[in-house]
Formats: sequence, structure tokens, C-alpha cells
Amino acid sequence: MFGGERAASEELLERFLDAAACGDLALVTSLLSNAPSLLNRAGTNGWTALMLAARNGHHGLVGALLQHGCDKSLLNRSSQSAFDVAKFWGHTHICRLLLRPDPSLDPDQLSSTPVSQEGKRWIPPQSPHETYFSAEPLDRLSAKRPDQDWVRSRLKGPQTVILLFHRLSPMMRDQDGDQEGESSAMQSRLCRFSHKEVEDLLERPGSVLVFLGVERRRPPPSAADGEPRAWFALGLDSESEEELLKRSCEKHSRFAQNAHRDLLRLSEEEAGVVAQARSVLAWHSRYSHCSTCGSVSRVEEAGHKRSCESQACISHKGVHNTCYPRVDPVVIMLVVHPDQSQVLLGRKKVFPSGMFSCLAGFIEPGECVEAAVRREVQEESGVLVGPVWYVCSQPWPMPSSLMIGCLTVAMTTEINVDQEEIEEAQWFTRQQVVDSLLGGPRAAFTVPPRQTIAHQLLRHWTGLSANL
Ligand SMILES: NC(=O)C1=CN([C@@H]2O[C@H](COP(=O)(O)OP(=O)(O)OC[C@H]3O[C@@H](n4cnc5c(N)ncnc54)[C@H](OP(=O)(O)O)[C@@H]3O)[C@@H](O)[C@H]2O)C=CC1
Ligand SMILES: [Mg+2]
Ligand SMILES: [Mg+2]
Ligand SMILES: [Mg+2]
Ligand SMILES: [Zn+2]
Repeated sequence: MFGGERAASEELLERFLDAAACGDLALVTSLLSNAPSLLNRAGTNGWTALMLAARNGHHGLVGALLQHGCDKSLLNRSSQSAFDVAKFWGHTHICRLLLRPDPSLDPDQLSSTPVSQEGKRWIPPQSPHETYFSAEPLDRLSAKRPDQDWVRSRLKGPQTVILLFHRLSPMMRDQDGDQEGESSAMQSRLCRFSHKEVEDLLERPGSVLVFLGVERRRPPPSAADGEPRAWFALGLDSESEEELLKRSCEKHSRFAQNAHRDLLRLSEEEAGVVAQARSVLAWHSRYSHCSTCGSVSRVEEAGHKRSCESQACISHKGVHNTCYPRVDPVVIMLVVHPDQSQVLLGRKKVFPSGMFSCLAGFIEPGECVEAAVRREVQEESGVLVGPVWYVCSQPWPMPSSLMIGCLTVAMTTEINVDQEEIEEAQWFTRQQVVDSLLGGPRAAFTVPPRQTIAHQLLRHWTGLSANL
């Protein structure tokens, strides 16, 4: 290409990218009709039109660029995809658009992982929810819980869904029928039962029924009773797995064997439902007796409260902390080096080899989030930290943690691990973190799965320190 032509081409690209940044749909469309090759071209720092439109919240333009078939897997020089940019700036509606499968691709292509020009992969998340386990597809209707007649009538509703749990594991089935597969991309679904199918199980000794809520979407006009569909969880610890599995007419049904692995294969919506159900059932299984006087306690409020059978017990007066399900707050923090270009990650002995994650620890009584962050970082790594910022949270139903995700800046850098809990801690550079998030041969360590808040904090930090 001659110098003059190149300058004209660069000028055209600049006009095109400017139009995309401003959300000028008419100009973008007209430039594309004359020069279709502009679609995936990148300007300074590797930013494409799609990234600029996503950055500035231009929903219509993002949709139009996708319809033109633009490549949403491209990464800029800070290794950010258009999705990362949209998520960073809080444009959830654009995130949703970017996650929609591309109808023009054949199904085989859809399942393959996109590859960028530089050969780096962008692994699309499943949905724009802040964190896995945090979706709230059901309206919990907590005010209805004490109304036993209402709860009973919803339980018998023709559309009602009942989930079966055996020792805190939900009955589920793998979409592709592969029970042994290890791929985290493999999807599983919860097995759903009607009232009729499990009616007899409700009466079994030790069974616990928990009302989870009703679906937010309106029922179809054809719905038998016109009521939104209600969801319940039924915990059965004394029955045998085999007996319960016989009730499923779906092939390959099974109970989750390893919660940390199997529960991460559900859709975001079902994971949100399981987060509530599993934590409440775990509390019932460990608190069958009153922790104040030792008497037997009974289930109340549709599975959301327990009351001591002894009328004389002081747990009936004042603040009944022992009567409600547990939520254990945990701080999880990404410690940023004073030079801002590295972060501190640690390895627990139980981690798979090569995996490093954020430091974390339970908040203790009388401690605020900031103090817990400072104490746990010092205990586990010997590093002293200063300011603390909240980023996002995640329910973690193993069994009832609420992870409070923070960023904090170190004031000292020398590492001295506690050896009890953490066997190794290390500072990693931004490039090492980015390469590890992308996977592949350049990864310096294995990152925790994308469903964990530790993964999300790492992504958040690479976004913050990128040129967004
Ligand atoms: N989603 C995510 O990304 C991540 C989730 N997590 C979860 O966070 C939780 C806590 O992290 P972890 O680093 O283990 O915590 P800590 O650093 O506080 O250490 C755990 C130890 O604290 C004690 N402990 C257990 N339960 C409690 C409690 N309710 N309150 C206070 N101390 C307790 C136990 O000691 P002892 O055994 O001696 O009783 C346990 O070994 C875990 O459940 C873990 O699964 C952690 C990291 C990442
Ligand atoms: Mg810890
Ligand atoms: Mg600790
Ligand atoms: Mg601790
Ligand atoms: Zn009591």
C-alpha cells in the first residue's frame, strides 16, 4: 500500500472508531457498508469498535455490530474482551447481549472456545451475574412463611417444583449423560419433582421441607391455578440414595458427590436456588437440638426457623440467634503490592497442585470487615495491609459462608506464611495473572475456577489496572 493510501485507511479507521465510541449508529453502518473490513480492526491499544461501544454503554450499536458478525472474542492489549470492558463499567444489559449465542454460527463452532488474533483465548462467562451462587430467580416471600395454610396450598400446587437433597447433595443429572466427565464446562440440571411424586417422602422421619420462594415471572395463562410456580427443597438424610433415585424418570440422575466440583456445573439460576436450599438444610442437619438448653427443637416458618420444645427455655425471649439459619461472614481479599503492579496469592495444602488463590478467613465476633482483612492477611502471610475496599460478595453454601470480596493495599512486602493454613504465598505480576486467567502454556499458576469470587477478584484487578 502506498503512503497516501495507508494514511487514508488509517483516517477511515479513526473515523469509524470515533463513531463507535460516540454511539453514532448511522455513521458506523454507512462506513461499514463501504468498507466491511473495518468491523474487527483495532486502533490504539487494540480497541475495536465493539469494545468502544461496550465501554460507553451503546447498547443498540453493540447489537448492530454483533449482527454484522463482529468477533467478540478479540482482546485488547490489556487482554480485555468487550465483555470485560462492559462488565467493568457496569453495563449489565450489554454483558447480556455479548453472552447471547451467535445464531449465525453452527452448533459445533459455538462450543469451541474463541481465539483472539494473538492466540489468547477469552472464555465467556455464563451470565453477567456479579458472582456464581448469587442469582435470585425466586421471590422468597419471607412474610408468607408463617402462614401454614398458604404454604400447604402452594406445596400442593399443580406447577410446584420440589428438589430432593440427600445429605445436602441435590439430585441432579448431567445434560450429556456423561457421569464421569471432569470438564467444568459440562452442564448439569437439578431434578424436579411434583408434590404427587414425593408426597409420601414428606412424612418420613427426619425429613425437612424448606419453602424457597416463587418464580418471579408471571405464570402462563394456561397455568392450572394461575399462581406463580412455587419451589421447595426436601432434605432426606436417613433414606438410601438408591431408593430416592428410583423416583426419577430421568436418565443419569445422581446425587452430587463432591459439592465443590458438582455444584459449579449448574446454571447460574439453579446455583442461586441451591445456595439458599443447601445452607438452610445444612443448618437443620446440625441444629436438631436447642443450643441453649439441649431440648429437641421443631421446624417452623416453612423451614426458616427452629423453636425449642421446652417452654421454659430462654431462647424464646429476646434475640433468638440460635433459632435462625446460620450465615458465616468470611473476608476474601486480593492484596495489592505497594507498587500496584503485583498481587499476593497463597496456596492451601489441600489445593490442587499449581493453584494459587486469594487469602480468606472467617470474620470473628466484634470485628469489622476491614479489621478482619488486616488480621487474616497478617496471620496467613505476615504482610501488613492498609486501606480496604469492598468489591462484591458471594454466598458460598459449603455450608453457609458469605464471602465478602475486598481489595487491599500492602504496607509491607516480606512474606512469612503461617505454615498451618497456607503452605506458600507469592507476589505475582499483572502479566502473570493475566496469562494465568487466560490459561495456556504461559500460565504462571492455576487460577481458581471462574465460579469462585477469588477468580472474580483477580479479573476485577486486571480490569482496574488495564487501560480501560
Ligand atoms: N468462593 C471462594 O472463592 C472461596 C471460598 N472460601 C471459603 O471461605 C471459608 C473460610 O476460608 P478459610 O481460609 O478456610 O478461613 P480461615 O482463614 O478463617 O481459617 C479456617 C479455619 O478457621 C476455623 N473455622 C471454621 N469455621 C469457623 C467459623 N465459622 N468462624 C471462625 N473460624 C472458623 C477452622 O479451624 P479448626 O478446623 O481448627 O476449627 C478452619 O480451619 C471456607 O469455607 C472456604 O471454603 C475460601 C477461599 C475462596
Ligand atoms: Mg484462610
Ligand atoms: Mg486464616
Ligand atoms: Mg480465621
Ligand atoms: Zn432450649
